[in-house]
Amino acid sequence: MPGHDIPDSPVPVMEARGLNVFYGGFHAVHDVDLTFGRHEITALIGPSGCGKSTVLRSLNRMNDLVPSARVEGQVLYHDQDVYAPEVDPIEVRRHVGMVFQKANPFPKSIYDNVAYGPRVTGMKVDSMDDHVERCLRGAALWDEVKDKLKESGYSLSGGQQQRLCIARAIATEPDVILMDEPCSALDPIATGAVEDLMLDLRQDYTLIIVTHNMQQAARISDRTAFFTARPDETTGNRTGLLVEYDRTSKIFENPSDQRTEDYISGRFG
Ligand SMILES: Nc1ncnc2c1ncn2[C@@H]1O[C@H](COP(=O)(O)OP(=O)(O)OP(=O)(O)O)[C@@H](O)[C@H]1O
Repeated sequence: MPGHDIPDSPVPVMEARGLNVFYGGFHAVHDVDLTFGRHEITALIGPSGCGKSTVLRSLNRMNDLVPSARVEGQVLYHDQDVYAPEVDPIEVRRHVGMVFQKANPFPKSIYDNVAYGPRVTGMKVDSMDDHVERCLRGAALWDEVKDKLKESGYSLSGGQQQRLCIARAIATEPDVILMDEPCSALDPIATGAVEDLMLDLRQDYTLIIVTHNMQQAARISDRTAFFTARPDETTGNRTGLLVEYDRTSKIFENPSDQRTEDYISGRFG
């Protein structure tokens, strides 16, 4: 288990309060309450279709890009509701960055992948060269790319591309980074590098990750939220709900809910 001291209750950076998400008439996620702690790694785990990615995407309004998606309840970022009418979703995503399952560098140079966000958001940096270097160092990629910054991001290996995406995510100086199965397309060595990076990033950022890999959740996360999907008796539609949220060690060693126990021990899901 990660040797990271965390307080009994998370110091809130983001909170979901009574979060419900619908796709058209389909109720995908039911009434989620979660507090994401400052400088902690929170893992969202559970069987396929239980709404982990939906919850994650609600946190920085990525679901706005899905026309049928509708959110009820609140998502607070430092006590501010990110869904309040006056809030600009682009601004939310600057503070709450995202890294996807499949590395998706822009068709640009390594340098420009990192410089892109600061440029388009008009961020003031003293020297873009220094900023790009700092972000690539922050993503543990600098030594591997410092002599080929003008080469395409596509010229990198899958694991390097994912670290480039992490460098790109931190370039706009977010304080929360959402990661949706960031290692699922990587081999064990690249996965190890990204996991080490996540543990380093925790010193400066709050991380929230969706993972199917329970060993990964156990290895790197401080707290774990376990979700399941409950079929509606009449329609048979499966709505995701939060079963249990606690310290990762508690969830994996002594969960309070039988459904968590069954999932962790491989009896279900
Ligand atoms: N864009 C969408 N339009 C309609 N339904 C969607 C959309 N995205 C997800 N859903 C549905 O919402 C439910 C939750 O999906 P979600 O991807 O959030 O679950 P998940 O727990 O992340 O699953 P997985 O582990 O398989 O990635 C599923 O029933 C899914 O089919």
